[in-house]
Amino acid sequence: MTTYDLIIKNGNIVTAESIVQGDIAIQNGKIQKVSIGQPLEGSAGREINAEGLHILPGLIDTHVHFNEPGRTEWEGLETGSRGLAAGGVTTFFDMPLNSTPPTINKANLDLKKACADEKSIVNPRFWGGLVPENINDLKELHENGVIGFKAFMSPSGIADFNHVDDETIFKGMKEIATLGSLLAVHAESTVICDQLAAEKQAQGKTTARDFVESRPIISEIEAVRRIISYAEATGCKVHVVHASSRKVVEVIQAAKDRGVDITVETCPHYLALTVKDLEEKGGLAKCCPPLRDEDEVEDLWVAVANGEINVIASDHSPAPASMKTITDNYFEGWGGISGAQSTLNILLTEGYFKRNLPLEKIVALTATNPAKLFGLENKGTIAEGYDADLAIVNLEESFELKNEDLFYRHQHSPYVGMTFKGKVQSTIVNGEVVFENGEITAKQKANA
Ligand SMILES: NC(=O)N[C@H]1NC(=O)NC1=O
Ligand SMILES: [Zn+2]
Ligand SMILES: [Zn+2]
Repeated sequence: MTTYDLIIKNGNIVTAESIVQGDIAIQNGKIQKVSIGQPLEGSAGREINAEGLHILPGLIDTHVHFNEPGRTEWEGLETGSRGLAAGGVTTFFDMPLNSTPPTINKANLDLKKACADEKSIVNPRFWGGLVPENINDLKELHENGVIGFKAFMSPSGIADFNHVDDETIFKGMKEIATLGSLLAVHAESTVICDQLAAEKQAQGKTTARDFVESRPIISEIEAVRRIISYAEATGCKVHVVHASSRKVVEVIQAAKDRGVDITVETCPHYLALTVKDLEEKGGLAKCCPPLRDEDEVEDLWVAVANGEINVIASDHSPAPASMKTITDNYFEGWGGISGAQSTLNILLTEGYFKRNLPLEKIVALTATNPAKLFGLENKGTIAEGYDADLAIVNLEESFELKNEDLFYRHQHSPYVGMTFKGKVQSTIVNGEVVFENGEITAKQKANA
């Protein structure tokens, strides 16, 4: 009789295509066997009874800022990866900022890799940066395995990560196209946002609404149209991160329709929170692009349901509470949402339960599409030969998110106080149960 490391029995196995009941056998970190319609033969060191539970491919969060090395007091690989594990996320792509030094050359990438090797309990991958100073480093970063390159079209808020001017965009995209890599962009117009922000502040207008109005949807659209033009001029593949509105998505869809190689991400906060939350929760709900009004949120769900969005990622960009406190000036305080632990909870509660978004689509947006888009072989679905990265979820269980449930460096989030339906019971990374019943169970990492 075959012996495995782990067998998961009778779960509802969810892929982007279907939901079927079956058994999964895991050996050496891989899914060795998936048995549908007949019980799996064999024994294992451990067996999990998943009767009544759903088994999803572990989420691939393509957009987090773990800030290590150099700014670990905001968030680190240990605490950040624990938060992910608790949320059913088994792989993350770390952004090239807000760590110091930022990931803009090989030496800096090596530093980050070493930290992740030592401290992360889920699979790490890394974005390289594109900044005006590093065109000559792109090739080496690519050769050392970065997922792609990330550029800011407006100031990043971080002094050592400059945003790109049009010259850098054009040069950089030519180079990235030659490498066969892709460019991810934070697309907001510096001209529009800076001028509106200056006008507002000169008039003493600093409410949440004023801040939101200083970064209007048209500013995203302007930057997206510009990057599309450069994509057409260079042949460089583009991925637009954190689109806050379907109006932005429509511009991208039109480009897709005429053959431009472009994809788009949105984030749970644009699907679950509105300007009203920014007014009520203050800095905890401040981000760029900012939260929008309720009608925009509903429209964005339509874009999700229609398959106009390629990826949903957290853009987890935390900071200490002192930097998230806004008393009356919303132009002050760090822009960035702390939320990576809650992505699946939001998609289940607000998507599956509230808006009938099929579980298969949630899997596609959070695992299968990211794996395909960014070339992660053997990840993103549940099938024989794939990595054993799984989230086991109880859809019947509801809970209210509390600060103390969060594994982040700073236990705050705009999602605290929300009641979620659907709870992650266990998370499995490369065959190892790293989170179970509210506890981190991963083998202790050095310094953890
Ligand atoms: N630097 C950084 O993390 N910025 C992120 N925060 C945010 O709200 N939007 C971003 O791009
Ligand atoms: Zn951004
Ligand atoms: Zn970001």
